[in-house]
Amino acid sequence: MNMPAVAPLQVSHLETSFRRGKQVTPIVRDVSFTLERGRTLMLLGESGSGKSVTARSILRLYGPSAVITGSVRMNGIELLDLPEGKMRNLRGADIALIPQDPTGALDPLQTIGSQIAEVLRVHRLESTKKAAAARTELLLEQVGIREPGRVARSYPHELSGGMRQRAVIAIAVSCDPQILIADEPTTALDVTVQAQILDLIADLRRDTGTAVLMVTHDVGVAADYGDHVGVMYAGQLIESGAARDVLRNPQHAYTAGLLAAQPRPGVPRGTLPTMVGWSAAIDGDLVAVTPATAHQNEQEVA
Ligand SMILES: Nc1ncnc2c1ncn2[C@@H]1O[C@H](COP(=O)(O)OP(=O)(O)OP(=O)(O)O)[C@@H](O)[C@H]1O
Repeated sequence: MNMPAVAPLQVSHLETSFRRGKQVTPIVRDVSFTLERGRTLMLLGESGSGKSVTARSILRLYGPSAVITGSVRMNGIELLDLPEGKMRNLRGADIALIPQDPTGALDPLQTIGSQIAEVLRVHRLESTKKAAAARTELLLEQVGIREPGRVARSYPHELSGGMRQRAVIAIAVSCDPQILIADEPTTALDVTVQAQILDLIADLRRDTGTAVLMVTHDVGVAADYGDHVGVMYAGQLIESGAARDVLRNPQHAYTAGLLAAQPRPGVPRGTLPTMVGWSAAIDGDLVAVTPATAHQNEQEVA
């Protein structure tokens, strides 16, 4: 992997809106962060806060209804200005996506092996069928699959959810990407295999030096697997920094509310502050809102 010393990804003032007829709805507003090589940045926030739209805007995965502005630089190259053809080459090869639902990401009519081999062929990593098959088995082994030959010959429906997600991760790492974007990669999986998949992504990051941007709504996942955390609320990054600082000593009242709302054994759930009227309050000074003010309109977390 060609790994330059500079941070592989710099996102500055990213804004994403969706057009519907004459109506334009802003979703992501003025988001900036840097993703460092070999590090995991967690985008943490409740449902609908704009985490996935932020992550997918980096890859320009939306059609013409999306208006994406600001700057997304990979090794200094502005991705928002790249022609679509170049962007297509870069997706998968330099920045790979691990989506929430492995079933939707795989073709039900093709074996796992042929889907991996197809990616290797498209990106010209292996020229012969035999070499592609051998590399496919190595990739399946790399993601912890013990019987790579059998799994390569299997169709997605013949595998468990965890095995399917391992296969999707094998596809994601097949081109040795500099950046892995994992969008809630364990949401669709049983609790028992969630930690295995998160451990696998952490191992791959450590072994390859790839940078990981992970979307999660789970504070525990952010704490256990994140080097850095960015907290999103209503399309904005309201607080970011080293995971231990943000999660142990949150500066923003919303982050404190999010931590208090996490279920813990034997402890009654806290409440999540309703953010009515917050946008104006946080535009000027991110830490200006006091918890007392923020909790004026509390809503029970279901
Ligand atoms: N393609 C789209 N067109 C229009 N609006 C969209 C589109 N994708 C997402 N949105 C809207 O953007 C908002 C943020 O969605 P996003 O998926 O980023 O949330 P999230 O923080 O990732 O939460 P979740 O975990 O529930 O997906 C939501 O209101 C959603 O309806």
